[in-house]
Amino acid sequence: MLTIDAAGLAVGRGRETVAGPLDFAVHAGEALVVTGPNGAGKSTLLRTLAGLLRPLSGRVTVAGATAPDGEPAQTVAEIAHYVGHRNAMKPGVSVGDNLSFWRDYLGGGGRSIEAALAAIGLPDLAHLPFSYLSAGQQRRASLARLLVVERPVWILDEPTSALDAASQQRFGALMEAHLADGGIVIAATHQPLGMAAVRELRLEPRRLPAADERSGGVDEAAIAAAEGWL
Ligand SMILES: Nc1ncnc2c1ncn2[C@@H]1O[C@H](COP(=O)(O)OP(=O)(O)OP(=O)(O)O)[C@@H](O)[C@H]1O
Repeated sequence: MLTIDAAGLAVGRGRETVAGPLDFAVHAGEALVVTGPNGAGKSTLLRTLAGLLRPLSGRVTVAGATAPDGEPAQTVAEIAHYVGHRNAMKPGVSVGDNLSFWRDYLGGGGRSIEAALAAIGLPDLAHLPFSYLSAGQQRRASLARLLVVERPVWILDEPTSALDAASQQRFGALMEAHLADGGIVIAATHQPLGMAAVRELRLEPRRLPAADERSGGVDEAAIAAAEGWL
């Protein structure tokens, strides 16, 4: 069975621990919702699970999944979609071409772009530049990449921010369908996600050292810039 297992997982930025150590497991068909106040480390945890940051200690293992190359998956990143705070779509490029990029980059295998946009409630918008869309439409277009490429693990940072009530409900139903298909959803959120059964992982804030107490050698601005577009 598809399982993600985190053991003694500490996550952070540079060498500063932001959250953890954490122990949790998520199985096929389960949703894990990560909650906690601003700055508690929800995004940092999701980025670590998605393979964009290294764990500071501990480990994340995955079992029961096949990577796109047909071999058993070794990392969550190989079998996951990550949708961060930012939409990761190019503003001057059409919605359809943005989604084509993601389909090709992630290996394809899902619904057509038109079908994905229809399922997310955005029919007939594929030709428009991404920047022409409203904030909620942009968020939904970005979420459509979950449907254009089939991946069993969805790692989502505030997926329903900017969505109206009907769109939240529609996306809740898409997440439920993904779970019913044996997928996993791991989402950070400050608001209910419209799913019936979710488990909660609550992160509590830690005190970060003041700037003058921090260890040198880590260019935080460069890290932030490099991570920025996702
Ligand atoms: N690129 C970065 N470089 C250094 N520190 C960072 C970086 N991004 C976040 N942090 C710090 O890491 C801590 C956790 O931030 P994170 O974004 O993970 O919190 P969060 O729980 O997702 O917050 P929110 O609810 O506001 O989205 C914060 O203290 C933040 O200042």
